[in-house]
Amino acid sequence: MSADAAALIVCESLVRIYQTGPVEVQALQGLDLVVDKGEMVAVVGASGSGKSTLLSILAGVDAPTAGRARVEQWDLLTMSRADRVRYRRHTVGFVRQQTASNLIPYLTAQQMVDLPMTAARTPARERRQRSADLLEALGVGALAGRRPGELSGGQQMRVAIAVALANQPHVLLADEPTGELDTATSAEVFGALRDVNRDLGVTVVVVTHDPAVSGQVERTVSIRDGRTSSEVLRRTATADDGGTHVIAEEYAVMDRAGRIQVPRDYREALALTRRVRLALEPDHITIRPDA
Ligand SMILES: Nc1ncnc2c1ncn2[C@@H]1O[C@H](COP(=O)(O)OP(=O)(O)OP(=O)(O)O)[C@@H](O)[C@H]1O
Repeated sequence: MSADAAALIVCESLVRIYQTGPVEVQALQGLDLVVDKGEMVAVVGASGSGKSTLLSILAGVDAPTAGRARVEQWDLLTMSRADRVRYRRHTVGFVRQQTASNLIPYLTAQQMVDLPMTAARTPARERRQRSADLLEALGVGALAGRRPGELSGGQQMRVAIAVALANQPHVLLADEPTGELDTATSAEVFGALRDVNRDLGVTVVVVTHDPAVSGQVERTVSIRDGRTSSEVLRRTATADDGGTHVIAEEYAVMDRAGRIQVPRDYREALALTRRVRLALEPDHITIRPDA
């Protein structure tokens, strides 16, 4: 793991199998993911590809079946029950898929942000200050006395993000935070996540279906059939005339054993099936049909 020593999140050949009666579902089938400290990464993929499973594992809510998963110093496969509680309380903040499941209907926004800090035995004065600061930072400072039913969907999501950040976690995990919102509100909530990443230095992993959202982060990881299949990296380039534009480049992800997934449209275009010919050239590798 030496090359990944600086990484905050490292998943290697991660497997999660759900067993319901005689039926086995392989939700993750050897997923690889490395996220560096301070990064903001979008995770995309078709419904059922394993995105929520990955996030639940990183959140310490679900445990992997096999492989490796490390967040900071925590090994998510072997950690004790007591460590798991500490991990969930202090290392990661988790915003769940349904907005409502993050909030408690009879508590005000301020009381909800206060709750995780109370569990962590934070002194009252610090709790008051921090919940006010967090709600303010997320643009809902004026709504601190309102209950979830008195907030719009976008405001509820901002409060949920503030709750997730209450104990100053280093990692924020958000599962489809904009899934139930209209386009404009979704852009606002996503902007709030980017502010959290930039201003508070929190590493953010966000699952999304929304291509407009994933187009706004520097790195998008695609999951297909429970594996990481490709990554898109975006960077801003400056042209000769001084204007800037964003360049997006797609990369296939190679695991430690050297396996990569050839995209379906490439396979179909050249009728690549079970066997292919590989040839090593001075600076690249070619893949040809076996004909
Ligand atoms: N608790 C569970 N028990 C059994 N199977 C499960 C469980 N949770 C998820 N699965 C299955 O694992 C696979 C991956 O599910 P997951 O929810 O991680 O996908 P997803 O990419 O997040 O999908 P969506 O975008 O629809 O939320 C699916 O086939 C799903 O049916």
